[in-house]
Amino acid sequence: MSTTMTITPEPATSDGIGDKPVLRVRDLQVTFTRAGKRIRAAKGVSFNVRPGKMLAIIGESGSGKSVTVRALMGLLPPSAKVAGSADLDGQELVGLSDRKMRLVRGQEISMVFQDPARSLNPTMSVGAQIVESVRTHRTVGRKEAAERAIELLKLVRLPAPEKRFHQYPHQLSGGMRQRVMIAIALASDPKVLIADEATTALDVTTQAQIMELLVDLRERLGTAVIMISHDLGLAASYADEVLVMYAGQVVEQAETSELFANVRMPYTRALLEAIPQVSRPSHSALTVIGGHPPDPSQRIEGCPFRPRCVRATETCVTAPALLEHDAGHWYACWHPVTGDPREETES
Ligand SMILES: Nc1ncnc2c1ncn2[C@@H]1O[C@H](COP(=O)(O)OP(=O)(O)OP(=O)(O)O)[C@@H](O)[C@H]1O
Repeated sequence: MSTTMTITPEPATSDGIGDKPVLRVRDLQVTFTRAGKRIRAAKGVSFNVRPGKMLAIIGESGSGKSVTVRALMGLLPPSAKVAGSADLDGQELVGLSDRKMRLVRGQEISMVFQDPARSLNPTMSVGAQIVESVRTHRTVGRKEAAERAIELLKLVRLPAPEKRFHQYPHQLSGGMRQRVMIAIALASDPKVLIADEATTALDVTTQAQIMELLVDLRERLGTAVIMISHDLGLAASYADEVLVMYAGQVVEQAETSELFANVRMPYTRALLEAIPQVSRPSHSALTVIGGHPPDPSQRIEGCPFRPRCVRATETCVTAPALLEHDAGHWYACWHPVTGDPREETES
């Protein structure tokens, strides 16, 4: 049995989660060849993103989060082979020529990265950089583009936007620079905004402010947001839906409240237990997931989490399919966590 099942979650609920997806990713496969070895970085990834909703993609380092979204953006190196489908509002992204992808990127789908200091040009004022982005997407004069740039700075709630317009990146704090990056990403009114670890480099307070801004923007503009993070706590606080990746595969997916109320995958549970807790004495060891993720160049027999999983049995030698076990709650596990308090010490 294969673990690369295509899921087709199409819930229709009253809170709008069931709105027609703006992005439908189906059976996305990303493979690299390095030193003669095939590295399968994304194996049959499927998900939907809905307008005005935030999907969090979470998982340990190397689980395939960035590769998945970079495949959507056409930002992978030429050594990457991408297969499957990614339908952005009727436009197939997989297999698009570089020229067409450049038109879609930044226009229909935009991305904000972890390090705004590296993404911004230090020799240009922030205003000039936003104007440039506006004029890349719209045929407007300088004055109109500058007005739009100020509007965008207001949209991302940058304090004193008229003053900041003339400043250089080094004159802004990390949080302000990230707001500028978001303004640049929004210059074309994209349908989907991807935030790849966009708050990881920021202090906790600024991180919360940027996350609140993203939540606010998805509501106000109806933009779909994909947030990529190592941080389950951040996903729990801000996302509408959560998708958990492990070893290039989706292993659990549900609406945020359902996922955190009824975690089923032992891997997700282990990630949750790895979150530092304020109540824990500072000298106590944090729970970390024992072992390492599998080598992506090696063929995996059965469930990829099996070697690290306290619940694993002989059954797990056969790969569990990703299935919708409860309404809207998908997971790939033979021995899901049941929520029984007697299990509290496990995994
Ligand atoms: N250009 C590349 N060539 C070969 N392998 C790559 C390349 N880029 C990524 N990979 C491999 O693909 C796998 C998934 O990487 P990816 O960056 O998507 O993980 P991630 O979940 O985003 O991790 P992180 O949180 O550390 O960014 C990893 O094993 C990585 O080594």
